[in-house]
Amino acid sequence: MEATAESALLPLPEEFLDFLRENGLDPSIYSATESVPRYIRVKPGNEACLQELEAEIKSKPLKVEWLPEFYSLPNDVQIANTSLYKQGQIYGIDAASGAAVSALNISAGDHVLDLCAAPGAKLCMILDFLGDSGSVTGVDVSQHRLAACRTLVQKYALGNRCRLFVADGTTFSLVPAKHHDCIDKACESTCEEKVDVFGEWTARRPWKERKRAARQRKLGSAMIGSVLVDAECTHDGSVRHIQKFEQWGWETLQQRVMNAERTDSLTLLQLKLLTNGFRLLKVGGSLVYSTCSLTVAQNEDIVERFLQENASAVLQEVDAAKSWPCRCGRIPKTLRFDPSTSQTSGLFVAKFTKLAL
Ligand SMILES: C[S@@+](CC[C@H](N)C(=O)[O-])C[C@H]1O[C@@H](n2cnc3c(N)ncnc32)[C@H](O)[C@@H]1O
Repeated sequence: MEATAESALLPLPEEFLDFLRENGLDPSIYSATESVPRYIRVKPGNEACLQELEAEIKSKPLKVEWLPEFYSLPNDVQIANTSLYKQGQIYGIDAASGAAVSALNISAGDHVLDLCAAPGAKLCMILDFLGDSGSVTGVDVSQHRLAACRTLVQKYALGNRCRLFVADGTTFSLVPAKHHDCIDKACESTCEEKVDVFGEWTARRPWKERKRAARQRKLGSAMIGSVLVDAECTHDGSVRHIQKFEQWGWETLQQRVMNAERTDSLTLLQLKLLTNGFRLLKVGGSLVYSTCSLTVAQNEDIVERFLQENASAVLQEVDAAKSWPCRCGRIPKTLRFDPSTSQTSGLFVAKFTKLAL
C-alpha cells in the first residue's frame, strides 16, 4: 500500500485515507499525535503524591484545568513502571474518556449501569465518584476483558460497590437469567450461557449489606439513575490504536475498521446497546452514549435513529462542556473530541434523559 503525497507525513495507507474522506474526516487529525499528551487521573485525595511521580518520571504533571483530578504528561512517558501506578494511586485514562464519565453528573449514592465496561478505566472513575454509597453494575460480553476489569477494580480497592457480569449488553437485564426468569427468549440464551461462565463477582461484603443489595436488585431498573454505553466501535478516533496497525499490519486495519459489513453490524450493535441501556434507565435519569469512532455512522446517525424510535428519549446539554475543548457534533448538544481540537484522543459523546410518557 503506497502513501500518496497528501499522506507523506502520515504513515497511513491509501485505503484508510479513503475511509476518512468517505466519512468526512480530516486525515490531519492523525498527524497531531505528537501534540496529544498522555493523561493520568489521580485517585481522589492523592494529589500530594504527584511530586513523587514528577521525581520518578523527571517531568512535571500538568493540571488539566477543565477536568478535576486529571493531569497531562509528555506523550512518550510510560507510567506502567512508576510506583504510584503500581500502588493504585494513579490511573492511565484519556481526558476525553474522563469527560464522558463527567457528563453523567454522578453523585454519591447513585446506582449506575456500565453496559460496555471492560477494561474498566471509566468504571473505576464512576466508582471513585460514588465514594461510600451507591453501586455500579458493569457488563461486558468479553470474558477476558472483564477479567482485566475485575483485576483493575481489585487493584484500586473499589470492589465493595461493584458487580460485574459477562453478558450481552443488548439483552442484559439487571436480574440475571441464572437466578430469575428472563424477559424474553433471546435474553435467556445469551445471559444463561454467559453469566454462568463468569458469574457475579463482588468483593466480600457484610451480610446486611448484601441483603440490602439483593433487595435493590429486586427493584431492578427503577433504581438505575445513570447508564454509560461506551459502545464497541471501529476505534478510528484513537490515534494510538490506529498507530498500532503499523506493527499489526495494515491489512488487519482493513478488516477491523474499514470493512463495510463489519461496520453495518457494529452500527446495529451500537443501536441495540443504546436501546437496552435506555430501557434499564429510570425516568429522569441520565444516559451517556460514547464511542471512540469519529464517523457520523456510528455517532450522530445512531443518535438520530434512537431518538426516532424512542419517544421518551431527549438529548440533554452537557453543562460542563462549556469549558471543555471540544466541538459540537452534527446534532446540537452532542460533543466531539479529537486530537487537533482537544489535544485528546477522539471521542463522541451524547447525553440523554428519559421522560415519563
Ligand atoms: C470501547 S470498549 C469499552 C471501554 C470501557 N468502557 C473502558 O472505559 O475501559 C467496548 C467494550 O464493549 C464490549 N462489547 C462488545 N459487544 C458487547 C455486547 N454485545 N455487550 C456488552 N459488551 C460488549 C467489548 O468487549 C469492549 O470491551
